[in-house]
Amino acid sequence: MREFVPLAPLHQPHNLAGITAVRNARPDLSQIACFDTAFHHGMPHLATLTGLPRELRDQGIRRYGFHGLSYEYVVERLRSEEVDVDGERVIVAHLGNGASMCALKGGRSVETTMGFSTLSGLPMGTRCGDLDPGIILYLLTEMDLSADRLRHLLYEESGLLGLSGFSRNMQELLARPTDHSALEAVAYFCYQARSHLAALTAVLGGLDRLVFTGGIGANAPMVRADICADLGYLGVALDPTRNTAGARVISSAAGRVVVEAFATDEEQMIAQHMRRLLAAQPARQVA
Ligand SMILES: Nc1ncnc2c1ncn2[C@@H]1O[C@H](COP(=O)(O)OP(=O)(O)O)[C@@H](O)[C@H]1O
Ligand SMILES: CC(=O)OP(=O)(O)O
Ligand SMILES: [Mg+2]
Repeated sequence: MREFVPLAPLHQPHNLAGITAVRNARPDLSQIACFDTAFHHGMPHLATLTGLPRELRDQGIRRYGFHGLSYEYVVERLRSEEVDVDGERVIVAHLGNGASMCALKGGRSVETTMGFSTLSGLPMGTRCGDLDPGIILYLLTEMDLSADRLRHLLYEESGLLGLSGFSRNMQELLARPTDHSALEAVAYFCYQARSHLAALTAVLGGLDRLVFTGGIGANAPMVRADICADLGYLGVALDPTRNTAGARVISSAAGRVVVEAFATDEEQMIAQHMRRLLAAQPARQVA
């Protein structure tokens, strides 16, 4: 699992620290890990490719996708509410400190905006999102950034924090509507989200349902409204009153696409996986 640190350097060291601490304290206990990439495992082959040479793919340089536990939670919740999630074209926008979107067909992930690492796709709290690879080469060769410095720049100094210059926290940025850099950071976040959303509808061949989740997606009506602005051509129309009131369904009768917003629960998903796995194992003595 240590080999995966470069794919998620903000996350995997913390995951490993917990495993090590428990192993040191209670070496007799079994531990179960849930991979955030697993939900995307069945993505169509094309969606897993990069434009790099084939040999590199054989060495694991491919698109994996993240926030899988969140997407799985959303699908299971819709299914439990008798939504025909298997018959719909669905996009889930997980917008939190990390942010990504997932296109779902038949209730399965067919495309997502994060790829090899947790950097790609949408800009995030401190991560840059999609970036022209030429910029990385330029920073390395012309500006002499070390690999460590570059990693810190891309993962911890960019996104909302980098553009605003003072905060990675969407709530703090929205509270400063007269600050030009805060406004621009939020506008860039929404612009990129809108652009990725439209690209994912192209992959799906249309859109029936859009779900906003994650701390920003579930709680920031202004961000949802900005992202959905001008998406009338896709059949997306928000009801401003329902959106501001924090209703579960926030689309208006004028729109063909059902738009909803609710909190995700990745921890519950982890607990469910553990329960299923343990139930499938022969009974063990619990210390
Ligand atoms: N009421 C709110 N309005 C706007 N943004 C919010 C609100 N509540 C939480 N957020 C934003 O959600 C983000 C955190 O999302 P969350 O999904 O909790 O993060 P993490 O990825 O760390 O789990 C922060 O940018 C925070 O400002
Ligand atoms: C995968 C990921 O980016 O997670 P988070 O949103 O919690 O940072
Ligand atoms: Mg989270």
